[in-house]
Amino acid sequence: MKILKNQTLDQLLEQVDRQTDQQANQPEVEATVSEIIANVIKNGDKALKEYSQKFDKVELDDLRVPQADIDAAYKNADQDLIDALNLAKNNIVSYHQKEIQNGFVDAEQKGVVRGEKITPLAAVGLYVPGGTAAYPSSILMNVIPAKLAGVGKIVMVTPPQKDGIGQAVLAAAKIAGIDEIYQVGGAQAIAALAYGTESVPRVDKITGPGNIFVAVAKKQVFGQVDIDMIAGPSEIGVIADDSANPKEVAADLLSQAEHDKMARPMMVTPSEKFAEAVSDEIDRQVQTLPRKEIASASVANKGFIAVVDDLDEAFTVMNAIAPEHLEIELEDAMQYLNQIKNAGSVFLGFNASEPVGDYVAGPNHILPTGGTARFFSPLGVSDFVKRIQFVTYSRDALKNEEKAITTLARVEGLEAHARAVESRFN
Ligand SMILES: NC(=O)c1ccc[n+]([C@@H]2O[C@H](COP(=O)([O-])OP(=O)(O)OC[C@H]3O[C@@H](n4cnc5c(N)ncnc54)[C@H](O)[C@@H]3O)[C@@H](O)[C@H]2O)c1
Ligand SMILES: N[C@H](CO)Cc1c[nH]c[nH+]1
Ligand SMILES: [Zn+2]
Repeated sequence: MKILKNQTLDQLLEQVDRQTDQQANQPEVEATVSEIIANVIKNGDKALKEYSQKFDKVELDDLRVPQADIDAAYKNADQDLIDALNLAKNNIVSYHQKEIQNGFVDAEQKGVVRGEKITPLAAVGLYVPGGTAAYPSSILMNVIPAKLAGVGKIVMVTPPQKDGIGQAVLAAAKIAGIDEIYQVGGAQAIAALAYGTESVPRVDKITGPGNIFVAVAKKQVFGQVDIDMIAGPSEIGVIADDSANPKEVAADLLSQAEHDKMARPMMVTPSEKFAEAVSDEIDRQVQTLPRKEIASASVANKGFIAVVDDLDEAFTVMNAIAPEHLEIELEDAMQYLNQIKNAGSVFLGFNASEPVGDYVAGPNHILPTGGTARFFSPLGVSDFVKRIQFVTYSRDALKNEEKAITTLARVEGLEAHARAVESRFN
């Protein structure tokens, strides 16, 4: 993997920023996606089926996966898979239960009650990627927080496969408790969820990760529906020094590189020797991977190791990049938690290998990418609820505040506002 030495912070950030721009704003992708969305709005299921044929090479009669197929997949699945999914489910549930919000009611001022009511969304659409790999784990990550939030209707979409949706995906859907699944992927799936078609119901919010077409489509339908975040091609940033093991760090970097040709494996280290050892390990290990074509492309396109002066500079660089995953491969890693300002999910210490979080730890693996961890958070229970505010006033309490209200209303030139309150007393 490419090693960048003697770069100023600005040079390093310029390179990463440029990459971010390319990823997020590719004009051709934007144009393709808006054409797909317009076609789905106009032609509904017919457009979905045509795109499935074009992009996924699958001819479909029905978009909905029959319940019998979901039940059969669960029944016939390997026991090890069921056990692994159940272990992951339990850990994801126990983590996300702690995120549940209860709202509040206050009665601090005499005659006034104020509050906030946490209300689950009525219908959400969950995108489960399935282009170059099947992601049963992403089903659990998507569905569990939605269920804990109390969402009424959960619809899942995932790209069609030549031999039908994979058994592991359907078994995970069964374990997660979802039974409305549509086999449609990419931008067309996002359009279907946002606008509805004859088969696919319109929802209030779309969540879940996907490739660049999915990410751009979510951006384009935002406003018609809500979205969780831009969760695009995977990223891993590592801060490491000589105390880490180059073989393990290289393996962790490749774990994310194998997701996508556009995935970003990135490392910052104060040690040139360590940088070279990791780079050599990556070149060696990548050749042994079944998905070596994808992983090598990711390393070549987006990967880099930056050698910096010290650990403080390493944190400055990583905070500016705001990676989806951040591994701290340093002794006593917990002590650095306060230095981390921007990252989706942080893995502290030599044993917290990123795939622990992808599968079983419990925190969500649907995370912001492309620098958006500066302002987006991981998917969680709060994504599936909205807040409704309420107030009630006694007549005396209203009288007490009448003057303030009418003064502000008249300063804003809004006479009807003032008179609405005065009408209670005249
Ligand atoms: N950030 C996260 O939390 C997170 C989690 C899991 C996975 N991921 C990412 O999700 C992504 C999954 O990507 P994927 O491709 O495997 O599956 P995907 O389901 O996201 O995309 C597949 C779909 O892309 C569409 N498509 C493919 N080529 C197209 C083209 N030329 N024009 C228009 N549409 C086209 C097709 O409709 C296809 O069904 C990866 O980038 C992975 O890194 C991210
Ligand atoms: N690392 C991915 C998020 O970027 C999530 C995932 C699913 N399966 C394996 N990994
Ligand atoms: Zn992963």
